[in-house]
Amino acid sequence: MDQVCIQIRGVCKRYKSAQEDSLSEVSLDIMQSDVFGLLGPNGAGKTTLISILCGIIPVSSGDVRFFHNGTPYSNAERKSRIGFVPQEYAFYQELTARQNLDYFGAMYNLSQNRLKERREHLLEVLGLEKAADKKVGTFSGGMKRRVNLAIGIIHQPQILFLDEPTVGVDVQSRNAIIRYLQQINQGGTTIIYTSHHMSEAEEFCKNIALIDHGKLIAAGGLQHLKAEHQVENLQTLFINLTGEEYRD
Ligand SMILES: Nc1ncnc2c1ncn2[C@@H]1O[C@H](COP(=O)(O)OP(=O)(O)OP(=O)(O)O)[C@@H](O)[C@H]1O
Repeated sequence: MDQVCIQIRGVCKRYKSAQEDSLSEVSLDIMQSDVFGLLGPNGAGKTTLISILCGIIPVSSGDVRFFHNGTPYSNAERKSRIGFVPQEYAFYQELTARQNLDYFGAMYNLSQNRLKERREHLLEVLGLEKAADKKVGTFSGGMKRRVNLAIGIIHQPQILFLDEPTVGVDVQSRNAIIRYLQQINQGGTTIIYTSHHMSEAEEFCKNIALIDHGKLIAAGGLQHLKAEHQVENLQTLFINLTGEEYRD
């Protein structure tokens, strides 16, 4: 049976000095083992919501609760159970890929054996083995994205948040990243991801939420939403619900 893993209720966020809410009364359930797409135009509030869910910034009001197999757990426990792959590169350019993974693995208190096992596994499956001892600053964009991903999952989180994990990469790296994410999802990892690539999101996500101007405007199963709005693809659904005008 499907179990809720994140329950979001009435979440509002207004940044200090901001005149408007960046999130307004957002309520959502995210199910365990889902691939959940958080979609919306520029400035919609996607990064803000992910940052709240990862505990990086606080809510202004509202409530977020986490569960595993139906049992709630505390915010303190969240750190070891979730992984976060941010939009910006989160590694040290001057360190090698192997050194970066060692550094971030140590931050999660992985034992030496476990860290070595995870590090070598990720270097291999993400095609970074040959360059593992080169400084990450010298890597291509696609390789840097794959290092960013490896760091976010070094501790094998139950829930993985990814903020535009394939931005600026070539088709080969994009495929490698998506294939690997599908693989870990099949192993039970819940994936919550943002993207502006509608065709990628359509292929990848089971459920989606569409946010615009900080408000939830649609949520549910992708196939169900397409049928409900009588559209053939996610891009048309997105344009129909968010409009054509620029978001500056
Ligand atoms: N630290 C901050 N202080 C003030 N306002 C902020 C801050 N961070 C984001 N905002 C504002 O909150 C709103 C939502 O921004 P957010 O980055 O969450 O959107 P997004 O959907 O992730 O956009 P994008 O697709 O461009 O990454 C925007 O209006 C943005 O300007």
